[in-house]
Amino acid sequence: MKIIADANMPFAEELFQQFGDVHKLDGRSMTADDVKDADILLVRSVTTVNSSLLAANSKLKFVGTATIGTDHIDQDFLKSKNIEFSNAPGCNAIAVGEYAFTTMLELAHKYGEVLKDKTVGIVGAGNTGSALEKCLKAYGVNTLLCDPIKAEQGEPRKFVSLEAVIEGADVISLHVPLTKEGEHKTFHLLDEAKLKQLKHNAWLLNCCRGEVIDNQALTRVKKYREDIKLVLDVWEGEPYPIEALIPTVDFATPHIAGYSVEGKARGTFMLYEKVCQLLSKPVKTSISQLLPEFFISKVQLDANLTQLDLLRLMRLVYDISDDDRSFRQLDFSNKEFDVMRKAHKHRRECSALTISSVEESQNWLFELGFSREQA
Ligand SMILES: NC(=O)c1ccc[n+]([C@@H]2O[C@H](COP(=O)([O-])OP(=O)(O)OC[C@H]3O[C@@H](n4cnc5c(N)ncnc54)[C@H](O)[C@@H]3O)[C@@H](O)[C@H]2O)c1
Ligand SMILES: O=C(O)[C@H](O)[C@H](O)COP(=O)(O)O
Repeated sequence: MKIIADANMPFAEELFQQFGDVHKLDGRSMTADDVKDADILLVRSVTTVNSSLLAANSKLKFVGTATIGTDHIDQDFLKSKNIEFSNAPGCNAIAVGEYAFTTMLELAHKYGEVLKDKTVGIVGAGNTGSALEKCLKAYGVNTLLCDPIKAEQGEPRKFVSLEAVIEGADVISLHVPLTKEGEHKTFHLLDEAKLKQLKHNAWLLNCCRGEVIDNQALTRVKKYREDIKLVLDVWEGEPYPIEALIPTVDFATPHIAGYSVEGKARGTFMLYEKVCQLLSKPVKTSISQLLPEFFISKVQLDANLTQLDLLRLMRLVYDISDDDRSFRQLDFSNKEFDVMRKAHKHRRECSALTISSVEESQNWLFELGFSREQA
């Protein structure tokens, strides 16, 4: 059995070599010829899987994307060819939630503000939006949730409109899929008109898909709205962001909000489980067996945490300034956006860090995601 996997997919060999030969290829440049004799195709968000890519393949049984997003997959085409498909819903939700939360602490620190005084609007209350909501709730930050689809489905959480978020939130974090059709389409959800309406001093974070914000409009609006603070992990037109936009962004990264070791492992593992099911094979390993030890075994806390102390603790698991600095030095015309992603040393999630000596009043740290020392 021939298995073709994106070269940027950790743990693919470990998990899939029991089914056949694993060939790793660059995801963005994969061609129809490359995949013509694959039985299993494992991709990430940079490979468009459609009739052109699969034109020369008549034996493919399974396509898996080790990502949450599916906007790069023509699922109707796969169905028409009876090719099984799976993505990895929720695999990197914790990573994205923690990325957004720690970046809010960074912004608060940079501008001398208090995160707990802010209201955070979360647009898209699925896996990643809810992971962020969990961190914010644990820390005691007020949130507004906007998700008209979940609201229509009768979910018990309270939802508000996008307009109410724009009007009422000091911070807006985007967590929607990229959709181009339908009543709730998200392509350019934040267009020029909406960007102009952002509150004075608003913080805007995008860690879902670049095209959810009209990046040309954002570049124009930022020229006269310096008060808006931006965190962009995703960019319209990746891997070629609008370069004039970058200096106006407070924290800029190359689509790595979901890049935790745990998130990557979960993504590949979920596809492995799916293939086991498809081939009626037993699941022989577990995610925890794939994860390396964290370099700090535990942290002992001796006092109540200030906002800056919490930021310092979060920086032990992920210090965004390293990625931000590297991003600003990239030569985008030379495809270095992808080079940086590929070379990224995946960070850990808060759960990798065990905290000891915690008073009861600090139990919120475990709700946020850190691990508790076992008695
Ligand atoms: N930057 C990264 O590394 C990274 C990592 C993971 C996911 N993503 C992106 O983030 C997206 C969201 O991920 P998720 O796991 O939260 O997905 P999800 O499907 O669990 O949640 C998305 C939510 O958005 C809601 N939604 C859809 N249209 C909406 C609209 N117009 N307004 C408000 N809400 C709307 C849906 O109802 C759903 O609840 C993914 O589709 C992917 O594109 C990016
Ligand atoms: O949709 C997702 O899961 C994320 O955008 C994912 O982190 C993208 O990473 P990639 O697949 O491009 O490595």
